[in-house]
Amino acid sequence: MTDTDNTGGGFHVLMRIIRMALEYRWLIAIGFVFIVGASIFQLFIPLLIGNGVETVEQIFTSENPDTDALRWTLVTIAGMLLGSALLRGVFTYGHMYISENLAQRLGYRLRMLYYEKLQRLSFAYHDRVHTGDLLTRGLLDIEGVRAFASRGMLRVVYLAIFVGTGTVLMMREDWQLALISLSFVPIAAWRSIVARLQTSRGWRRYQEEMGQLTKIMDENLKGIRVVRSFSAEPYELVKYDISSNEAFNRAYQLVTVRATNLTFITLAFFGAMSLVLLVGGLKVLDEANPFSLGQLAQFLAFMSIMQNPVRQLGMVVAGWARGATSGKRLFEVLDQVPEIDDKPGSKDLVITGGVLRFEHIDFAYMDQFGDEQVLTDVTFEARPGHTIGIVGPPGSGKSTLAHLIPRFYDPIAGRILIDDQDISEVTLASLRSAVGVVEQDTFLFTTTIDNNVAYGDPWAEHRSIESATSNAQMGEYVERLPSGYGTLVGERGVSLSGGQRQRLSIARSIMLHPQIIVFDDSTAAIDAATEQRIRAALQEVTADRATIIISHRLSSLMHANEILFLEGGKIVERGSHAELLEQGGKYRDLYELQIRPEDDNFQTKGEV
Ligand SMILES: Nc1ncnc2c1ncn2[C@@H]1O[C@H](COP(=O)(O)OP(=O)(O)OP(=O)(O)O)[C@@H](O)[C@H]1O
Repeated sequence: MTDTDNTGGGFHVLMRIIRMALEYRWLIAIGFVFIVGASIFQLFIPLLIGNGVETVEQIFTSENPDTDALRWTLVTIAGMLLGSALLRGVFTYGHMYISENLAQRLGYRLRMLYYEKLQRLSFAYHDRVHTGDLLTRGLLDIEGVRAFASRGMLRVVYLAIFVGTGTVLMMREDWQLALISLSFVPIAAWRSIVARLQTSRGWRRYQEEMGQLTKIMDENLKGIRVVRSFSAEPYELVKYDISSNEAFNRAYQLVTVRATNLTFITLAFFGAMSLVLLVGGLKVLDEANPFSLGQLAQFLAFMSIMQNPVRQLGMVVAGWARGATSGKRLFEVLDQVPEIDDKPGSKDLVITGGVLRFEHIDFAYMDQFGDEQVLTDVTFEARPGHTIGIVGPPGSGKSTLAHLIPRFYDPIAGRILIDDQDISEVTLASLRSAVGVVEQDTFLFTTTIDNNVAYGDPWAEHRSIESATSNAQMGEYVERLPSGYGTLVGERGVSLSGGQRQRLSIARSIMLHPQIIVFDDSTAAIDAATEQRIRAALQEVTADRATIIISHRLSSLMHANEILFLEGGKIVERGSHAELLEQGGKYRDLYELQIRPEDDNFQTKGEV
């Protein structure tokens, strides 16, 4: 996968969001009807005010006025004004409701697409990108796009229709006054463009700073025990304060640009209004000119109702800038092509015997620190009923090797086969259901024990859950809990020890009866006696399956049929326990160090 940015500039991003919104055509069509309705009834208001003032003017100026008729006309106009205002309200409500509804649907869709993408992105991507950053994009950036859809998309159509029709109507009345009325529009447009340019980069930086804040808080909460035990709260506070200040200053800058923009536009608007009053007033006073007081009132009323939409222009522009920035950051993730995915036409893995074979595997993590090779020419075979033990110094590549089996990463050379099928050619789902990896770092979800154990098979019978938990030597403990298997674990649940968590994690993996099961240092937190009991209990489960045990503790893997000693990513020694002792190499040294002093007579004890 590449991190290349193919999302294009702000305009392309906004067009892409609009294209996504256009999928809700019906909603947009209804929204459009509401917009037209709202504009028409809004525009009726100044016309009616103008007519009303004209009628009053006639009452005053006519020499022999039919005042009763004129009064009725006035009452009718007032009634129509009220009706227009009501209908304008109804249509505006509809248009705002539709805009929000559309925005929420778009937000929901983007959230689901984003979450679905997070499920598929490869581990290499997650290694590169911090969780806090991904969280910010999934929350704040989606909100930015949603806000653009809600306030920037349909509203701009409304503004265009409203201002456009208003202009035509005013031009028909008096083109000179109309031009003066609209003289603020170019100023507003120019200021808005300037603001857009000033804020677009600012929004991006702001979103990044919010990502940084999320990162710091995320790490602080995850590492809360380290923070407390090192009394590092003041340091953490300062760190957060610095980042928070950066975000604050950025937000302040953005608000300043927006406020300046708005002030400028409003000032230009009132400047134009003063001119209309002056020039229009002079026209009314000019007896040679047929321009009436009612027409002047109409112009002023036009301008008054335009004030709000024009002010909104500034907000719309800010919404565009944020929408473009947020959309770009979202699409950067959505456009990532998962490195590890089903190849076109790949078939499900078919287990015939359950033989796993590594053939000359080389591997390197392609990260920002380079592409140093972590595994070199690793070849071995794990047959059903057999156990392969992997031992070696820290960083020798043991976990990496384990992660290649379910294709968390792909090797750079060589092949991994299960029953002679290249694992890169089969579907990921079928591969991962055949391979169970019990990790050293156990993760439990905030839910009940039975839900955690049955995570891979939510429809599992309770009997199977109990049996897996008992095999992992957790059955008795769970049954003693007041709510038994219904006890909540995870962040808000009962606190489990490291070893208990590992045992639940073992239960979760063996529940699925994987054909190949890998224990990656997954008993490190379990005492040797319990570990032996687990191994004895699992003997039946693993009798016809290939088992790989990675461990620093020799007693965990001395019973394996073949033991691989990894160093610097290469298998430097291999053989059974007895053969390796015989060889008198690194394995023997380790044995001398770990076991010999307390167990001179392993042969009988190790074969549990
Ligand atoms: N996600 C990763 N991205 C980049 N490099 C990594 C990653 N994971 C491990 N490495 C590097 O690969 C090498 C092998 O790591 P690995 O975790 O496989 O060793 P290990 O033998 O399992 O170590 P340990 O016994 O400490 O668990 C190390 O140098 C490590 O720094």
